[in-house]
Amino acid sequence: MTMNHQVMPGITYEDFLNLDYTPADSELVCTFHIDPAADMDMEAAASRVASESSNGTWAELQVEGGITDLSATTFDIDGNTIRVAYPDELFEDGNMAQVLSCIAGNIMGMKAVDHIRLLDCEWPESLTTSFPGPQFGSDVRNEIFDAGDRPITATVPKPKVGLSTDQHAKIGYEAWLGGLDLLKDDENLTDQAFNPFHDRLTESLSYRDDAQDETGEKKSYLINITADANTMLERADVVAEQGCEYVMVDVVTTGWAAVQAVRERCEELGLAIHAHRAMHAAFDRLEDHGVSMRVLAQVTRLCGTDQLHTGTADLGKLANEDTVGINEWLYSDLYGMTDVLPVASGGLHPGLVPELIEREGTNIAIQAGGGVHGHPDGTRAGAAALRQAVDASVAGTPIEEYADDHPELQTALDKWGTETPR
Ligand SMILES: O=C(COP(=O)(O)O)[C@H](O)[C@H](O)COP(=O)(O)O
Ligand SMILES: [Mg+2]
Repeated sequence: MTMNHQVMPGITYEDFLNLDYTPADSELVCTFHIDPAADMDMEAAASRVASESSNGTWAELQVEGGITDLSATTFDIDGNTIRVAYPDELFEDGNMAQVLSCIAGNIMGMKAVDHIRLLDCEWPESLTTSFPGPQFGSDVRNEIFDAGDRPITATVPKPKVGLSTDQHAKIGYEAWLGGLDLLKDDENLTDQAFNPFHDRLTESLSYRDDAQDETGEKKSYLINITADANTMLERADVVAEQGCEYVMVDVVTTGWAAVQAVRERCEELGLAIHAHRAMHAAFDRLEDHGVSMRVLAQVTRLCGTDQLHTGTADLGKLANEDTVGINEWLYSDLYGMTDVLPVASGGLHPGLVPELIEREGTNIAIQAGGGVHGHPDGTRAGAAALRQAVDASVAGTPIEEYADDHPELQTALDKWGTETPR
């Protein structure tokens, strides 16, 4: 570890700025956008970011006897973009909660800045490899399914909540028969009285087995185990016992520490993890404040989920941040860490599939709720239309042409065209 300061025992926040500094390979480098408070210049605000997120505070400190120097260094200021290097020893290996309490902790509310956004992280090897990363990543397409080079497909029954267990499971059966790979729970469906978790698991898997027999294709189910960590672990055990391949977790609302606990158990159980990102926009939607989706995706990969929602490259109903760039990061080489399969979801329907694949490629999962169950001829036809759109796009056949002898796709195109919904 290279010590970059000799500031002890008197630490002031100016000690955290060194524009001649070159970060060591072992350091975590974070890029922030900051808007300094009215009474602060850029350099002062930039040093306060490094100070408050490492070992400094607003006051000058006197430390008797000296301590280990763990100061972060702001080493680059370019307009409102600053880069900060964090020494490796600042972090506890494999503890994402602790890492985020440094780099995205107090500084998010610090009055020295009007706004601050953590835009990107460059993760060093030793910190990165202290996390497990995903077990399967994009290999789920062929380790769990036999999808070849096509995207895998999923559907979430709608309405999100309120369907009985029987209604929900039958929708899954229809969707599987129509040609989709995965049934998916919605983010706010877990274990409510109208559709209890254990009943839903058992009934859905029974239909799943029937659908596999009838179609000759592998099918699976993304059941939402989101809860406190202990309950999630119990649910994961039952999911594995009953022969399902996946669990789904709302990673932002449940928290990274709980995700890490689930990841560890899923290694023992051989289960893949589907990460829904509900609430991510509370961190990433305002352009000049919070934590970018790019960083949330990085955190999710390190914590080890196999699939992650990353948006629709602006084709769907929800605001998206740089889906394509985030997906590229999720596939990128990271000291041998397994990649993550990006999930495109939110307002998708068959007519959007060719452009989606054009923008995102085929190494993705495509998930649609309304765009399947809103089909005029029902879920099975809607599922067939989505699968047909995927098959046509992968084969390079225009969907309008493919629809000539695929009536389900034709009906979907007649209804929704190729428009982006609101
Ligand atoms: O319920 C849906 C999609 O339903 P529908 O297909 O009816 O829009 C998902 O929760 C969103 O995809 C989340 O968004 P994101 O994937 O962007 O996190
Ligand atoms: Mg949803």
